[in-house]
Amino acid sequence: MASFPLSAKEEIVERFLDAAVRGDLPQLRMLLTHTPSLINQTGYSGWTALMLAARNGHYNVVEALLSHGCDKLPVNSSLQTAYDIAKFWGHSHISNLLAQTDNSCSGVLPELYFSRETLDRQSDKRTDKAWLEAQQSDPNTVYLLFSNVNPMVSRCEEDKSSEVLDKLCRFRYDEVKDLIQKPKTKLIFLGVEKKKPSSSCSQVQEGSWEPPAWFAVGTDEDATELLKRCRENNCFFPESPNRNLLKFSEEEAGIVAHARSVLVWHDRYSFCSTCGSGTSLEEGGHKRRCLNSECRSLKGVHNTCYPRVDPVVIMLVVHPDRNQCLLGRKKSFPVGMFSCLAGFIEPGEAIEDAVRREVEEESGVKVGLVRYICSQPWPMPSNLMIGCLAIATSTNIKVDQNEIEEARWFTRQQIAESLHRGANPALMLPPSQTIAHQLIRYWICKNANL
Ligand SMILES: NC(=O)C1=CN([C@@H]2O[C@H](COP(=O)(O)OP(=O)(O)OC[C@H]3O[C@@H](n4cnc5c(N)ncnc54)[C@H](O)[C@@H]3O)[C@@H](O)[C@H]2O)C=CC1
Ligand SMILES: [Mg+2]
Ligand SMILES: [Mg+2]
Ligand SMILES: [Mg+2]
Ligand SMILES: [Zn+2]
Repeated sequence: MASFPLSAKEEIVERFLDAAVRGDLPQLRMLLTHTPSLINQTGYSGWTALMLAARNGHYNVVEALLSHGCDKLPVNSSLQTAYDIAKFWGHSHISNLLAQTDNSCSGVLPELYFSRETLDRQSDKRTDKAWLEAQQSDPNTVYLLFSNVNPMVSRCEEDKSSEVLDKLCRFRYDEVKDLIQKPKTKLIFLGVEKKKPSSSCSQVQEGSWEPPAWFAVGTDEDATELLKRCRENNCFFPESPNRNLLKFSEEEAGIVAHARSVLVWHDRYSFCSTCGSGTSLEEGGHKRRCLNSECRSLKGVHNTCYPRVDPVVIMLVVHPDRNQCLLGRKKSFPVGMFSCLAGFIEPGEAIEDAVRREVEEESGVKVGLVRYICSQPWPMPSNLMIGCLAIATSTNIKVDQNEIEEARWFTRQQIAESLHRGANPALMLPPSQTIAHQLIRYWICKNANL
């Protein structure tokens, strides 16, 4: 076979990959120091240096590549990750190393959107009225305004390449004092800031810095009037929440998840569900107390007095051949989009049983082994998404048309193409902020060897 001369770049990639094959750590380090961009370069059939080192059992090379921030997600043309390769060739010390380190490919998922605990909730302070009042009038306290349970946001225009599009509008006490004094306003104590300010901060030098408290303010005042309070002029309240709440930074998404779920609860549960009387707001907005002194809900602890969270199972069902997964679509999804099946857990039901029941109800497929993977708060309105992988024991699909429009088995190849090579008109996956996306990605990155 005729061989063509390699370009200088191809030659250096070849030398780098060759060093990984031979386990030549000094050479590999030297090349990386000179050309750091080599780290994730691929050669024949999409093999990276990490895959080649994993194939040949070079533990120290794998370790060095990981310490240089090597990406473990790529798959070769046979859809194997470095982890799959190490496992297949029996290098368990390497597959264990790849499974341990903190990167999405090894089975440790990235932090899920809406999950970050940006504030320290300080739940013990919710019953300390004097402390809460002092925080309310503190000039450093941060207030967020919610209209119709959606937060006031401003559009970020500085960085068009960033996924962060919206940021929460923050107010100070003087700007919202009149609002929070109105009897119908709901004031929710969200917590205090966790981060310490940098040492250059003048307040720290004075030794007086206290982490600011944050409150959410739920109001039914006219939205246009509320917007006039903001110093910025590109502010608005997102309308249809689902997609519009996926545009925050990780830090702010966590705050929105907490605040929105509590405010929706107040909005929908204004009356006592035990006797129907009016209720008052207590404990920094985390409790509603019945105003009828005879009410049973005042005797002992009643869960009806506290914000509700609805557990939902969401599962990626894996075919018995381990190389396909089951995805479904609702009529309301955008054209071409398929996602994991999901459903509310019913009273008296364990997570595993809810997974088996929902999958069978919606698709007719039977499920055996169920393994919990991760969870995500989903504040539309107040779900806790419990993410699982499940192994099917049957493969015939018969969809329940009331719940979903279509369900199909997709191959690893189809999923990987949609994930890695971008838009595939035949299969669009949900956005990366959803647990559905992360479960699918998890399965692709790690063989479904439960
Ligand atoms: N973050 C993510 O990736 C995803 C989130 N989800 C969320 O999961 C939730 C549940 O998924 P579905 O397939 O709709 O559930 P589902 O399959 O249980 O069907 C929904 C039906 O269940 C009944 N239901 C039982 N308990 C309910 C409750 N506490 N609240 C509302 N309806 C209840 C209602 O009749 C409703 O129409 C949805 O709210 C959806 O927003 C769904 C898929 C992906
Ligand atoms: Mg269902
Ligand atoms: Mg469902
Ligand atoms: Mg259901
Ligand atoms: Zn009552």
